[in-house]
Amino acid sequence: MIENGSGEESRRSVRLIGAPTDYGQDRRGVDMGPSAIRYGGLSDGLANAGVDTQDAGDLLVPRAEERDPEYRTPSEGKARFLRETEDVCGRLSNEVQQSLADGHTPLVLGGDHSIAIGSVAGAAAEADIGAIWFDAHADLNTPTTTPSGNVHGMPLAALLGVDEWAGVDWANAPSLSRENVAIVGLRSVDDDERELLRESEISAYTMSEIDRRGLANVVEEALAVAGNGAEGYHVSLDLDWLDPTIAPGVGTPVRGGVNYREAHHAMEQVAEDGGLRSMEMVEVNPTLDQHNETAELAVELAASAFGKRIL
Ligand SMILES: NC(=[NH2+])NCCC[C@H](N)C(=O)O
Ligand SMILES: [Mn+2]
Ligand SMILES: [Mn+2]
Repeated sequence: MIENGSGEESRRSVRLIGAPTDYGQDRRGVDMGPSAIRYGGLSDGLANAGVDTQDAGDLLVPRAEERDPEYRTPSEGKARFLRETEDVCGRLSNEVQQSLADGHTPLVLGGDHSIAIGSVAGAAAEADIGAIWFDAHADLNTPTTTPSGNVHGMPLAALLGVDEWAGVDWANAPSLSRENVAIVGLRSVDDDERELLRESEISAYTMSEIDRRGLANVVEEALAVAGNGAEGYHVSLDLDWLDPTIAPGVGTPVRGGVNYREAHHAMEQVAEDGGLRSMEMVEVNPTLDQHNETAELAVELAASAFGKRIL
């Protein structure tokens, strides 16, 4: 349920937007994520959560084969497929803005995590928002610091306007401010990202902190950070947040992630908090999955985030 402005509660309506990209990393197949998540039962799952759903279909994304991945202009630095990413993210941002203007909560289906640049830019276009980044990774690289050239390791830096991302208009940079960003579940961080996290106000919760304090406490704090003084927040759910034993269908798995019940409970906390403005689920790669279990888990988690309860 969401507030409709007059203090009454109304049924939430969700609009699905598919962003089938694989430009942002080098394991092919993540562009099939939106189909896998839909086949995993997303609209039924959301109906069980008590929300209305409409499906806007997928953005048209040209295949990466049409360009030499090693071809880069100087402004692209070491980032591969930056212009293609810009093209998709610009269109995705418009779709997300339109969805919000029409009164629907956008739920974006990736695609690799580079699409977050578009979804958050859209969600932040008309409001000051925070973000919770559920991820094994910090995604805080730039076209200079990137160890891989993969833009899926950079979206949070782009949205915060870090270094050369500052003022990048297709990222609406900065779309986010550091004091309203929380990263939850970190366990794989590059040196430059670590340095940035040490000196900045970004709230970063590692798996060790989760071990020590419990995920529920950490998520409670993360929700407060993201929502503090903001008009709602975006939830970015990278499926590699979860332990690879339950979410094997991702391109950059890292051992030691959150377990099944922890993940559900975190999403239940999101639903209960009520400040969710937009959401995305990214990095599901069906070619690396086992019987679509990662996509099905994404469906279950979305249902919890939108209010499905056990009782
Ligand atoms: N969204 C993700 N799965 N990101 C993984 C990033 C991995 C590494 N930090 C890189 O920049 O290449
Ligand atoms: Mn990740
Ligand atoms: Mn990520």
